[in-house]
Amino acid sequence: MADGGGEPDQLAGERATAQFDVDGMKVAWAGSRHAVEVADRMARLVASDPVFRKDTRTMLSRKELFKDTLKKAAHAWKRIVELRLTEEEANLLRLYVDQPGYVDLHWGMFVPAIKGQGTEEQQKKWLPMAYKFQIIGCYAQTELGHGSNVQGLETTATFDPSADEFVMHSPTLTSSKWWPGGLGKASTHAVVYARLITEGKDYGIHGFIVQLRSLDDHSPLPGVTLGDIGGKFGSGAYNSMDNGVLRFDHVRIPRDQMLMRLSQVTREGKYVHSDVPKQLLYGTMVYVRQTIVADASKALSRAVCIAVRYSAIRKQFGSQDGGPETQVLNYKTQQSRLFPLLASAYAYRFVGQWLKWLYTDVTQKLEAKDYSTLPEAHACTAGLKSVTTSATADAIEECRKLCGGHGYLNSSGLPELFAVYVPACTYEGDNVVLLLQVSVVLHLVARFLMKTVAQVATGKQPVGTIAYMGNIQHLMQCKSAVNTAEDWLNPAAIKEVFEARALRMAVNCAQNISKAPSQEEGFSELSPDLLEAAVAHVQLIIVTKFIEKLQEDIPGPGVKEQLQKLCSIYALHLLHKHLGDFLSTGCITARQGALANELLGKLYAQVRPNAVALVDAFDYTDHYLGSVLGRYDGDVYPALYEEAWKDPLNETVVPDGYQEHLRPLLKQQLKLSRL
Ligand SMILES: CCCCCCCC/C=C\CCCCCC(=O)SCCNC(=O)CCNC(=O)[C@H](O)C(C)(C)COP(=O)(O)OP(=O)(O)OC[C@H]1O[C@@H](n2cnc3c(N)ncnc32)[C@H](O)[C@@H]1OP(=O)(O)O
Ligand SMILES: Cc1cc2nc3c(=O)[nH]c(=O)nc-3n(C[C@H](O)[C@H](O)[C@H](O)COP(=O)(O)OP(=O)(O)OC[C@H]3O[C@@H](n4cnc5c(N)ncnc54)[C@H](O)[C@@H]3O)c2cc1C
Repeated sequence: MADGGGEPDQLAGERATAQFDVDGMKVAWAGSRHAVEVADRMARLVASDPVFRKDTRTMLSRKELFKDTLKKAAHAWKRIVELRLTEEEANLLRLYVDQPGYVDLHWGMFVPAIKGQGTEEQQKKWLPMAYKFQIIGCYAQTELGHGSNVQGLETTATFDPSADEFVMHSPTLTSSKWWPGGLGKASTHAVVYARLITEGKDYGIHGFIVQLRSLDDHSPLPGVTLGDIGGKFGSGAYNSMDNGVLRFDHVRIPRDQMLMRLSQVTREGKYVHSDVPKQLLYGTMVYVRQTIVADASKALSRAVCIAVRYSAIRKQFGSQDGGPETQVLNYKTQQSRLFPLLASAYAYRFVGQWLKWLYTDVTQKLEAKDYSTLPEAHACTAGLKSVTTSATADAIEECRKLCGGHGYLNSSGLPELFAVYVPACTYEGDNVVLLLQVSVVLHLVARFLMKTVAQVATGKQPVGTIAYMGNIQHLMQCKSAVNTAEDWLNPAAIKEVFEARALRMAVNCAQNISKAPSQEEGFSELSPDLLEAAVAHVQLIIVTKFIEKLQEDIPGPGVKEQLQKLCSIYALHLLHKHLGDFLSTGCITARQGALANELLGKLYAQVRPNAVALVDAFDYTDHYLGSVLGRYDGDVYPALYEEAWKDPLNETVVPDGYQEHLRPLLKQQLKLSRL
C-alpha cells in the first residue's frame, strides 16, 4: 500500500536481508521441531475460531468481560474434548486463547497442590473430578492482612475429634482470604492454607481441600462468604480474572480433606509429621515460579515482536537534502534500547528451558527421597522469577515507548500486555521478598567460604549454580585480560567477570554484616546491598545458561551465529547497565568497560538486518500478538485507522451527552459573546 506512507512490503524486504534460517531458529526457540509443529497447530486453531476473538476486549464492561471469559474457557474445554487433545496440546491451546481466567488457577495451582501435597488416596479421589471439570478449584493462601509472610496467616483449621472433622474459621477481618484467582465467582473448591490446631496446639500452616459452592446451583455453602475483590489496573487485562475474597464461619470439613502427604492428623487428633522436609508445603509455589520464568520470555517476545516490526515500518525525518524518511529501526538509539530486549527474550527462553529441566530433576530426586537439591530449586526459582518478571515488565513499557504515540493505543496491544503482565512482579512472591531469599543463601555460602578460604580446596565445595563461589581464591583477585573490543566475544572472558562481580558483591555484604552488632541487624541494614548481590548472582545464571546453550548442537545455517551475537548483547548490555558494580568491585577497568560498549554498537549493527526475522522466529500469529502495530504483513496504518472506528464512542457521530452538557455550554458561551 502506498497510501499515506504505510509500506507493508517493507517487512518482506526486511525478511529478505536475514542471514540465517528462520525455520531453524524457530526450532531453537521452541526446543524441538515437534514443539514448533504443535504450537503452530494450536495457535492456528485458536486464531481461526471466532469464539476466541479478542479485538474488542478492552471495550467490554467488567461483567461482559467476565462472561466472555467463562464462554471462552468452556469453548476451549469443548474443543479439547472433541479433538481429544493431549495435555501438551491443551496447555498450548489455553495459552493462545490468551485471556486470564479461573482455568489458569485450576490447572496451574489447584491440581498441582493436590498432586504435590495429597496422599495417593486423596489424589485418586480428587484428581479425576478436577481433570473432568466436575469441580473447579483455586489456591487460597493469601489473606487481606498477610501475603508474603505465609507463616503469619490467620485462618484456622481446628480439629474436632468428636466429629472427626476440621472446623475452618476466619477469626478476624485480616484473616479473610483475599486475591486468589478464580475464587470470586467460578470455583467450587479451593485448596485453603490455614493454621492447623489439634489437641490445643498450633502446628502452623497446612493445606485443606474445602468445598465452597454447591455443585447444584453454585451458591456458597453455609458459613462461606464469597465475592470478587474488585476492578484491577488497566482496561480488559487481568479484569477477566475473578480474584476473590473468602471468609469462613465455623465451616466443617471431613478430616481426610487435610492434604496429608507431608503430615497427618490421626483419628484421635495426634499430629504426625513424616520424614519429608516441611518446605515441601511450598512446592506448588516452586512449580508455579518455574512456569512464570518460562512465561516471561513469552510476554517479552510478544512486546519485542510488536516493537521491532513497527520500528521497521515507522519512518521519521529524512536526510538533510530532503530524501525519504528513515525507518526508526535505523536509529542507533532505537537499536540500543530495543536489541538488548530482543536478546533478553532469547536469554529468558533458554534459562526457562533449563529451569524446567532443573525442576523435573529435583522432582525425580524428591520422589526417591533425596531432598538435597530442594534449597537450590527454591533459590533458582525465586531468583529467576524475580529478575525475569521485573525486567520483562519494564521491557514491555519500554516497547510501548519505542512505538511512540501509537504504542499508547489499546489497539497496539501493549497497554493490555503490560497490565496483564505487571502483577507477575507481585504474585507468587513479591520480587523483593524472593530476592532476599536468594541473598540468604549467598550470604551463608560467602560467610562459610570466607571462614574456610584456606581449606577451600579440601573443604565441602558449593555445587549447582553456586559452584563458582568455590573458586573464591581466583575470583576475588582476578583481573580481566580483555584488551580489545573483540576480546569480549570470548564467553570465558564474560563468564569470569560476571562470576567475579557476583562473588565479590556477596563477600562484601558478608564482611559488612559481620561488623554489625548482630547478624539480624546487619542483614536488615545491608538488605539493599544484598538485593543487588542477589541480582548479580541471578544475572550470572542467565548469562551462563545462554553460554551453555551455545555449546549444544544448534542446526540451521546461521542460527548459532545469530544466537552468539544475542548472547554477547545480553551479557554486555548488563555489563554496561551495571558498570558501577563491575568497576567498584575491581573486576574490570574503565577502559575495558568502554571496549564492551564499543562492541555493543558493532553487534547492534550486525543484528539490524536480522531483526525482523529474529522476531518472526517466535512464530506468533496475529491473533496471539493482538496488535495492529505488530501485524505480520506490516499493513499498520489501514489497520490503525479501521480499529479506531470500532470504539463505542464512534457508534454515533454526535456523542451521547451532547444535548445535556455540550449544547447548553456552547449556547451559553454564544449568548455571552453577543452581550
Ligand atoms: C495451563 C498451564 C498454566 C501454567 C501456570 C499458570 C499459573 C497462573 C499464572 C498466574 C496466576 C497468578 C498466580 C498467583 C498465585 C499466588 O500468588 S499464590 C500465593 C503466593 N504467595 C507467595 O509466594 C508468598 C511468598 N512467601 C513465601 O514464599 C515464603 O513465606 C518465604 C519464601 C518468604 C519464606 O518466608 P520465611 O518466613 O522466611 O520462611 P519459612 O516459611 O519459615 O521457611 C524458612 C525455610 O524454608 C525455605 N523455603 C522457603 N520457601 C521455600 C520453597 N518454596 N521451597 C523450598 N524451601 C523454601 C527457606 O529458604 C528457609 O530455609 P532455611 O530454614 O534452610 O533457611
Ligand atoms: C493479580 C494477582 C493474583 C494473585 N493470585 C493469588 C492466588 O491465586 N492465590 C493466592 O493465595 N494469592 C494470590 N495473590 C496474592 C499474592 O501472592 C501476594 O499479593 C504476594 O505474595 C505479595 O504479598 P503481599 O500482597 O502481602 O505484599 P506485601 O508483602 O504486603 O508487600 C508490600 C511491600 O512490602 C515489601 N516487603 C514485604 N516483606 C518484606 C521484607 N521481609 N523485607 C523487605 N520488604 C518487604 C514488598 O517488597 C512490597 O514492596 C495474587 C496477587 C495478585 C496481584
